[in-house]
Amino acid sequence: MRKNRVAIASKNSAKITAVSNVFKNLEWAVDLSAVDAESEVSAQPFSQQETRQGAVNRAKNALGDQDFAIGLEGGVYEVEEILYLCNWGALATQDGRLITAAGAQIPLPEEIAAGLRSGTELGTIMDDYANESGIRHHKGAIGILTDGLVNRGEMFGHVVKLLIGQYQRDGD
Ligand SMILES: O=P(O)(O)OP(=O)(O)OP(=O)(O)OC[C@H]1O[C@@H](n2cnc3c(O)ncnc32)[C@H](O)[C@@H]1O
Ligand SMILES: [Mg+2]
Repeated sequence: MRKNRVAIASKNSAKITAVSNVFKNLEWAVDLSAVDAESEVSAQPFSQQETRQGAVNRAKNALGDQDFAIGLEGGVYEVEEILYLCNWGALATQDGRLITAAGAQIPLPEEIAAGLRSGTELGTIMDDYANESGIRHHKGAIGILTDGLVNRGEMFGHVVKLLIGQYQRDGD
Protein backbone atom coordinates (compact mmCIF):
# COMPACT_ATOMS: atom_id res chain seq x y z
CA MET A 1 0.00 0.00 0.00
CA ARG A 2 1.21 3.48 -0.84
CA LYS A 3 2.22 5.56 2.15
CA ASN A 4 0.79 9.08 2.05
CA ARG A 5 3.14 11.89 2.93
CA VAL A 6 1.17 14.40 4.95
CA ALA A 7 2.05 17.75 6.55
CA ILE A 8 0.20 19.16 9.54
CA ALA A 9 0.56 22.92 9.62
CA SER A 10 1.19 23.40 13.35
CA LYS A 11 3.43 22.37 16.21
CA ASN A 12 0.45 22.46 18.61
CA SER A 13 0.19 19.04 20.26
CA ALA A 14 -3.63 19.01 20.38
CA LYS A 15 -3.68 19.46 16.60
CA ILE A 16 -0.90 16.94 15.88
CA THR A 17 -2.48 14.29 18.11
CA ALA A 18 -5.88 14.88 16.51
CA VAL A 19 -4.49 14.30 13.01
CA SER A 20 -2.37 11.28 13.89
CA ASN A 21 -5.25 9.61 15.80
CA VAL A 22 -7.59 9.93 12.84
CA PHE A 23 -5.07 8.23 10.52
CA LYS A 24 -4.43 5.54 13.14
CA ASN A 25 -8.17 4.82 13.46
CA LEU A 26 -8.56 4.72 9.68
CA GLU A 27 -5.52 2.42 9.45
CA TRP A 28 -3.97 4.72 6.85
CA ALA A 29 -0.21 4.46 6.60
CA VAL A 30 1.06 8.03 6.67
CA ASP A 31 4.36 9.74 7.04
CA LEU A 32 3.26 12.77 9.10
CA SER A 33 5.41 15.85 9.48
CA ALA A 34 4.55 18.83 11.71
CA VAL A 35 5.65 22.11 10.17
CA ASP A 36 5.36 25.74 11.24
CA ALA A 37 3.31 27.34 8.49
CA GLU A 38 2.13 30.94 8.32
CA SER A 39 -1.61 31.47 8.73
CA GLU A 40 -1.25 35.00 7.27
CA VAL A 41 -4.18 36.09 9.47
CA SER A 42 -4.15 37.53 13.02
CA ALA A 43 -2.86 35.33 15.84
CA GLN A 44 -6.42 35.55 17.13
CA PRO A 45 -8.84 35.48 14.17
CA PHE A 46 -12.05 37.42 14.85
CA SER A 47 -14.53 36.10 12.25
CA GLN A 48 -15.52 32.82 10.63
CA GLN A 49 -14.06 34.08 7.36
CA GLU A 50 -10.71 35.02 8.89
CA THR A 51 -10.51 31.72 10.78
CA ARG A 52 -11.28 29.74 7.62
CA GLN A 53 -8.70 31.77 5.69
CA GLY A 54 -6.10 30.99 8.36
CA ALA A 55 -6.75 27.25 7.97
CA VAL A 56 -6.54 27.49 4.16
CA ASN A 57 -3.31 29.52 4.22
CA ARG A 58 -1.72 27.14 6.71
CA ALA A 59 -2.56 24.12 4.55
CA LYS A 60 -1.22 25.75 1.37
CA ASN A 61 1.91 27.05 3.09
CA ALA A 62 2.66 23.65 4.67
CA LEU A 63 2.25 21.61 1.48
CA GLY A 64 5.80 21.71 0.08
CA ASP A 65 6.35 18.41 -1.76
CA GLN A 66 3.99 16.37 0.45
CA ASP A 67 0.92 14.55 -0.97
CA PHE A 68 -1.38 16.77 1.05
CA ALA A 69 -1.35 19.15 4.00
CA ILE A 70 -3.85 19.88 6.75
CA GLY A 71 -4.29 23.32 8.32
CA LEU A 72 -6.35 23.80 11.49
CA GLU A 73 -7.25 27.20 12.91
CA GLY A 74 -9.15 28.33 15.98
CA GLY A 75 -10.91 31.67 16.12
CA VAL A 76 -13.87 33.58 17.47
CA TYR A 77 -16.84 35.40 15.93
CA GLU A 78 -19.72 37.43 17.29
CA VAL A 79 -23.46 36.75 17.10
CA GLU A 80 -25.91 38.94 19.01
CA GLU A 81 -23.08 40.31 21.18
CA ILE A 82 -21.99 36.82 22.20
CA LEU A 83 -18.50 35.67 21.18
CA TYR A 84 -18.39 32.09 19.96
CA LEU A 85 -15.31 29.92 19.60
CA CYS A 86 -15.08 28.46 16.09
CA ASN A 87 -12.74 25.96 14.48
CA TRP A 88 -11.86 25.52 10.82
CA GLY A 89 -9.81 23.03 8.86
CA ALA A 90 -8.45 22.88 5.31
CA LEU A 91 -6.77 20.17 3.28
CA ALA A 92 -4.62 21.16 0.28
CA THR A 93 -3.41 18.54 -2.18
CA GLN A 94 -0.37 18.42 -4.44
CA ASP A 95 -2.71 18.33 -7.47
CA GLY A 96 -4.29 21.65 -6.46
CA ARG A 97 -7.49 20.57 -4.68
CA LEU A 98 -8.68 22.46 -1.60
CA ILE A 99 -11.12 20.89 0.87
CA THR A 100 -12.55 22.78 3.86
CA ALA A 101 -14.68 21.98 6.90
CA ALA A 102 -15.63 23.54 10.23
CA GLY A 103 -16.10 22.07 13.66
CA ALA A 104 -17.68 22.76 16.98
CA GLN A 105 -18.74 26.23 18.08
CA ILE A 106 -19.44 27.20 21.67
CA PRO A 107 -20.21 30.53 23.36
CA LEU A 108 -17.52 32.12 25.50
CA PRO A 109 -18.48 33.56 28.90
CA GLU A 110 -18.42 37.39 28.92
CA GLU A 111 -15.42 37.37 31.26
CA ILE A 112 -13.39 35.55 28.57
CA ALA A 113 -14.89 37.57 25.71
CA ALA A 114 -13.84 40.83 27.40
CA GLY A 115 -10.19 39.74 27.41
CA LEU A 116 -10.37 38.87 23.72
CA ARG A 117 -11.95 42.23 22.86
CA SER A 118 -9.09 43.97 24.62
CA GLY A 119 -6.59 42.11 22.44
CA THR A 120 -5.37 39.14 24.52
CA GLU A 121 -5.08 35.72 22.82
CA LEU A 122 -7.56 33.08 23.96
CA GLY A 123 -4.80 30.65 24.97
CA THR A 124 -3.45 33.16 27.52
CA ILE A 125 -6.92 34.08 28.79
CA MET A 126 -7.88 30.42 29.28
CA ASP A 127 -4.75 29.65 31.31
CA ASP A 128 -5.52 32.60 33.63
CA TYR A 129 -9.24 31.75 33.78
CA ALA A 130 -8.67 28.10 34.73
CA ASN A 131 -5.43 28.72 36.63
CA GLU A 132 -3.61 26.11 34.54
CA SER A 133 -0.92 26.28 31.88
CA GLY A 134 -0.75 25.20 28.23
CA ILE A 135 -4.50 24.57 27.94
CA ARG A 136 -4.33 25.20 24.18
CA HIS A 137 -2.14 22.07 23.81
CA HIS A 138 -4.54 19.60 25.41
CA LYS A 139 -8.06 20.17 26.68
CA GLY A 140 -8.44 23.61 25.13
CA ALA A 141 -11.07 26.23 25.88
CA ILE A 142 -13.69 23.75 24.73
CA GLY A 143 -12.54 21.25 27.36
CA ILE A 144 -12.87 23.83 30.14
CA LEU A 145 -16.24 25.05 28.88
CA THR A 146 -17.71 21.54 28.53
CA ASP A 147 -16.49 20.40 31.94
CA GLY A 148 -14.07 18.01 30.21
CA LEU A 149 -16.66 16.29 28.00
CA VAL A 150 -15.08 17.45 24.70
CA ASN A 151 -11.40 18.34 24.53
CA ARG A 152 -9.56 20.30 21.84
CA GLY A 153 -7.98 17.17 20.30
CA GLU A 154 -11.30 15.40 19.99
CA MET A 155 -12.91 18.50 18.50
CA PHE A 156 -10.13 18.91 15.90
CA GLY A 157 -10.26 15.13 15.29
CA HIS A 158 -13.83 15.60 14.10
CA VAL A 159 -12.75 18.41 11.75
CA VAL A 160 -9.95 16.19 10.38
CA LYS A 161 -12.45 13.39 9.75
CA LEU A 162 -14.65 15.82 7.82
CA LEU A 163 -11.63 16.72 5.67
CA ILE A 164 -10.31 13.19 5.12
CA GLY A 165 -13.82 11.85 4.43
CA GLN A 166 -14.32 14.40 1.65
CA TYR A 167 -10.82 13.68 0.28
CA GLN A 168 -11.49 9.94 0.28
CA ARG A 169 -14.92 10.32 -1.36
CA ASP A 170 -13.30 12.50 -3.98
CA GLY A 171 -11.12 9.52 -4.90
CA ASP A 172 -7.84 10.32 -3.08
O1 LIG B 1 0.51 26.86 17.27
P1 LIG B 1 -0.81 27.07 16.61
O2 LIG B 1 -1.11 26.06 15.58
O3 LIG B 1 -1.01 28.47 16.12
O4 LIG B 1 -1.89 26.76 17.76
P2 LIG B 1 -2.78 27.74 18.65
O5 LIG B 1 -3.01 27.06 19.96
O6 LIG B 1 -2.21 29.12 18.67
O7 LIG B 1 -4.15 27.69 17.92
P3 LIG B 1 -4.76 28.66 16.81
O8 LIG B 1 -3.74 29.59 16.30
O9 LIG B 1 -5.52 27.80 15.84
O10 LIG B 1 -5.87 29.42 17.64
C1 LIG B 1 -6.05 30.80 17.54
C2 LIG B 1 -6.07 31.42 18.87
O11 LIG B 1 -7.11 30.91 19.66
C3 LIG B 1 -6.59 30.27 20.82
N1 LIG B 1 -7.38 29.09 20.98
C4 LIG B 1 -8.20 28.60 20.06
N2 LIG B 1 -8.85 27.56 20.52
C5 LIG B 1 -8.41 27.39 21.77
C6 LIG B 1 -8.72 26.49 22.76
O12 LIG B 1 -9.60 25.53 22.55
N3 LIG B 1 -8.10 26.59 23.91
C7 LIG B 1 -7.21 27.57 24.13
N4 LIG B 1 -6.87 28.46 23.23
C8 LIG B 1 -7.48 28.37 22.06
C9 LIG B 1 -5.15 30.02 20.53
O13 LIG B 1 -4.36 30.02 21.68
C10 LIG B 1 -4.81 31.20 19.66
O14 LIG B 1 -4.65 32.34 20.46
MG1 LIG C 1 -1.79 30.27 16.88
